[in-house]
Amino acid sequence: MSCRKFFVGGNWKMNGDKAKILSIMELLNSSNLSSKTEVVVAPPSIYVSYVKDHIKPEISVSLQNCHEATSGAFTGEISAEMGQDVGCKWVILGHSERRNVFGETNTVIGEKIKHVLKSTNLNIIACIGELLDEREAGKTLEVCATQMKAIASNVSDWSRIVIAYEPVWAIGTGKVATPSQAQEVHVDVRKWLALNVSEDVAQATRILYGGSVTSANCVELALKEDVDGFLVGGASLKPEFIDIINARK
Ligand SMILES: O=C(COP(=O)(O)O)NO
Repeated sequence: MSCRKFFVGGNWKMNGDKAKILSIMELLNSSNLSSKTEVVVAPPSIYVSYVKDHIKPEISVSLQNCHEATSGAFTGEISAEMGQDVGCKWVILGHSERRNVFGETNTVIGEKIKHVLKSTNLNIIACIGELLDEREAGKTLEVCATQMKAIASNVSDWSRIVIAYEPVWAIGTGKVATPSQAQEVHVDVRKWLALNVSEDVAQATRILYGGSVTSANCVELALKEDVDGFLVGGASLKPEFIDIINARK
């Protein structure tokens, strides 16, 4: 198995309230989590300080998104600097819901990546993934390569980047990619990194799988050499998140 540290992120999206979030934090705080796994949780931004104040320090807190500016007349937005100010260590950028629901382009995502790396100490979970019709048209690798190019052209420090491959057709659908499907794309993303950045970056960069990961499918997925962890949505607010964190004990 690779020397890359296993990584499990919980993307809580726009879900939860203080009571529900407290209950999952109490479970995480009281559970025996594998020391071989790096754990990050991404609450709704309004709860970031609450989570930071109640979660055990071994678990890092992430923003789910940020604006590409430090400050300004952007009503409703938050900056990466604000996340860092309240103790975040990570930010998710380019999630498919930001792309497909809110219209974020590869260009905007690239600008956000450049800004976060230049102006903060936050690490980035950078998301890629194809739509169902793109997969059915055999364009998965083409789409992911285009997204990777927009990410890579703005990265000044690869040690602060984790890539999350999240096929859109698997997100929230219960239709998880097979381990072979995930491994195939992860291998191609790693090859893309080797060709376009460097072999060292390709070997060091963690590539997560996201899309209907559960306690029932995580162990088989985690057995794949190039699956370095998960970015989990729905299951990350349930007790089974503990099993997913411990998928590669
Ligand atoms: O969007 C996801 C995955 O969501 P699900 O696990 O609910 O498919 N991660 O960022």
